[in-house]
Amino acid sequence: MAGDVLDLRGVGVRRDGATLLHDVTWAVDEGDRWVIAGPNGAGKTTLLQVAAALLYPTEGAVRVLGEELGRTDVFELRPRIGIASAAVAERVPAGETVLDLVLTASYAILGRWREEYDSTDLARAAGLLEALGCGDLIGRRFDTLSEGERKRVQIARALMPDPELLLLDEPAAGLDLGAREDLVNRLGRLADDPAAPTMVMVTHHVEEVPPGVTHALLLRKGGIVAQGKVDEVFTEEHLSACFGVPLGVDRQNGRWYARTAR
Ligand SMILES: Nc1ncnc2c1ncn2[C@@H]1O[C@H](COP(=O)(O)OP(=O)(O)OP(=O)(O)O)[C@@H](O)[C@H]1O
Repeated sequence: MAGDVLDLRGVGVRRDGATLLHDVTWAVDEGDRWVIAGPNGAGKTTLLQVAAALLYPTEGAVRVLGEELGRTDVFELRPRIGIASAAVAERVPAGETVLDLVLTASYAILGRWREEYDSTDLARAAGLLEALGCGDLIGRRFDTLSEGERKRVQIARALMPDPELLLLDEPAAGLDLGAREDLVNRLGRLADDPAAPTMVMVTHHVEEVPPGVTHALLLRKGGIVAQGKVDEVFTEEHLSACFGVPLGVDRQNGRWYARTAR
């Protein structure tokens, strides 16, 4: 069904007199793997916040997992969505352990309090950390981790509630080359897994787009430049218009590369 996971119609977001998003109409179907790309300040994070039911639009209509924002209890909706973003990482309480950070995703909360977790929860958290290549970090404090370790732990947390929708905001930002490639390959395996949730990932760089991504949406100055099947969107014409520089684009082994045309 068109837009059964996300259905945005004529969405606009304004804050303090500034237009962050305008005229965004976008549909995401179950099983899709989307990437949202665009330059700094294009509105990517704002759009992801709307998709996460964390931000209400100023205008337009938004349905997330079939529920209309403004007419649904977002506290029931949010646990169905896994999100990894810098905004979430900044709100992790000081001293929180990696295990507790992953476990508390079951309740869509940050900071362990008095909730009860059983052995199934513990095994799932440990298994996800292992699958993301950070099983050995389970007892560490999140605030002592490197940037690359934090990114992987956050993705494990986002997957913990077995979400129907997985949102990743710049998962590879701040990673060194080896860590970026490791993460892109892991995300590629996740994208290829038919049991994995519908995915939407935000990035500035087409090099960070994992193989297996099916669709792309390009944003510039709060508006959509192009959207659709990834190979129809990641063209020299669309990427040049989106980033405001003439770009040459290559594709090799399912990965994308862009550089200024000479
Ligand atoms: N309260 C606000 N008042 C005015 N402008 C705002 C406000 N909040 C955000 N903005 C602006 O909205 C624009 C979109 O921000 P957003 O974080 O969504 O962009 P982005 O594409 O994720 O950027 P980046 O790639 O740099 O992270 C930015 O230019 C930002 O400065």
